[in-house]
Amino acid sequence: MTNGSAEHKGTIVFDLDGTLVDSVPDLAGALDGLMMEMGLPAFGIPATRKLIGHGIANLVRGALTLRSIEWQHDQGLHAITRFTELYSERLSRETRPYPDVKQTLSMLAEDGWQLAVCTNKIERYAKLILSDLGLARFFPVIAGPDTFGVAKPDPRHLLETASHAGGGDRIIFVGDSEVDISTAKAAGVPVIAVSYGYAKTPLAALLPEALVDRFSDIPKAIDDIARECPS
Ligand SMILES: O=C(O)COP(=O)(O)O
Ligand SMILES: [Mg+2]
Repeated sequence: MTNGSAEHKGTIVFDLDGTLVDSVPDLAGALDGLMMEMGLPAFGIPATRKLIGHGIANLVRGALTLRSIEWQHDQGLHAITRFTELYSERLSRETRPYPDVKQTLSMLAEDGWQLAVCTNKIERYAKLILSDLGLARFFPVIAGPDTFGVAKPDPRHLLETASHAGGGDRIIFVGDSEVDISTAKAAGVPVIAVSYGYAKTPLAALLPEALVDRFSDIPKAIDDIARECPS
């Protein structure tokens, strides 16, 4: 879905995990499957949540470090490959959009915003999940770290995503984590932080342009930003 007949206002770029969808149950399922195969204790959902944000390789690396497994190249690569296989079997088994995501995206698209996704989840998996959950049609561009060969916090990941989506004078990023806010700051793009995702620290301290508790609060935050920072 693109911006239809309404005027093109600009591009809203969304993070995926912890912003559009709650993916931690399936990430935890895959991680605990890997731990079981390696004879290590499971993490469960709360501990897995803390490992999300920098992509699959870093999630696995962080998990092994927490289990005091010294990172050895071949064993590490094997663990990442195996995690990827386990995760591919359950991408959207329990993963669900947060409340009001679909209605709010519809409203923004009808209002003239181009929508895109910039995630550290690999592109193929991000597309499969969004498609399974009926959300892919909103996003002409869904960019993972493998799409342009750069990953958040590198600002090029966000800027390339926005420019492939049609760019426009105005870009706003919406994300849930420290990585998202630093990516936006490095790109010079205003950022709306959502408080319900997987951040490890209080996000207000990182000075996002807005901090919202619900996805349905995003249109108002966008209007406020558009009024306060005219492009
Ligand atoms: O896969 C991750 O670690 C994070 O994904 P996200 O960038 O969509 O939050
Ligand atoms: Mg996220």
